[in-house]
Amino acid sequence: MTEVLRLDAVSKVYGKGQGAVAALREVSVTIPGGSFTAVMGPSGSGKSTFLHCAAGLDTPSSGSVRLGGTELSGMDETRLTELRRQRIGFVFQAFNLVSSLTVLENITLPMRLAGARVDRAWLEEIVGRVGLAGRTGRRPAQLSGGQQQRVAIARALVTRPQVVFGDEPTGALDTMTARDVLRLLREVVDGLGQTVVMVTHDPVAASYADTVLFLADGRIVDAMTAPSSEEVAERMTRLGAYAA
Ligand SMILES: Nc1ncnc2c1ncn2[C@@H]1O[C@H](COP(=O)(O)OP(=O)(O)OP(=O)(O)O)[C@@H](O)[C@H]1O
Repeated sequence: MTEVLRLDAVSKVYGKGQGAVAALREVSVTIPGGSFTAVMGPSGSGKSTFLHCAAGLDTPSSGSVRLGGTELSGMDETRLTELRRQRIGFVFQAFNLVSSLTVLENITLPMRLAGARVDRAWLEEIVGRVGLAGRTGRRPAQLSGGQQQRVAIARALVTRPQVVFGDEPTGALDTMTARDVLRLLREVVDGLGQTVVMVTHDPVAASYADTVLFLADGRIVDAMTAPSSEEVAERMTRLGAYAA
């Protein structure tokens, strides 16, 4: 399998001197194309920092991040913005849709921002896949939370990115709706060959992934393949994630 994302000895230190916080400590990991990876760990273990560094939203203090063979370190903000627009998709907890735009306009927004032409056949395929055919003229407020997240997933896919990053994508959804969204992400990986990397607190959400990476104190301390939610919860308990 081809590698799509690679981190080599990535460290991130916030602040300076006595107040400095090492959020990531020499993290190295390779994410293969067409895989679904969940990132878990106790609060403050570095999950958001990992996601931000891997997605070019933040710059590591040291180490290397490669996306599809392109080295991100050393890129200026303009090039990073361009790279994020063209090669990365994002799905957030809070959906982050534009309320004044229709479903279709929200989905195609990344293409318009990039000044790129929308591939009609691809658009139809993703709208169908996320189950929004017939609802593309609505505005976000006319949709349920689960449907809004489906719009966000379609928007993340429209540019055919190399990686879709999810930051607690099911965090704002009820249990049943969250399952539907997780099944959709799984289908995006299995049916479209997309690569998905998702930060989550939820062991059930993590169990939809092929691999779970466990972070503790800025380091990857374990990885689990074909995880069950029970195994993930047990590992998280041993990391002290649920301590009062
Ligand atoms: N901008 C910042 N300035 C200073 N310290 C920061 C900053 N962002 C994060 N940190 C610190 O870095 C460490 C890792 O934070 P991070 O947000 O990556 O953890 P997390 O695992 O995502 O946490 P949570 O599950 O609570 O969201 C924490 O100690 C945090 O306080």
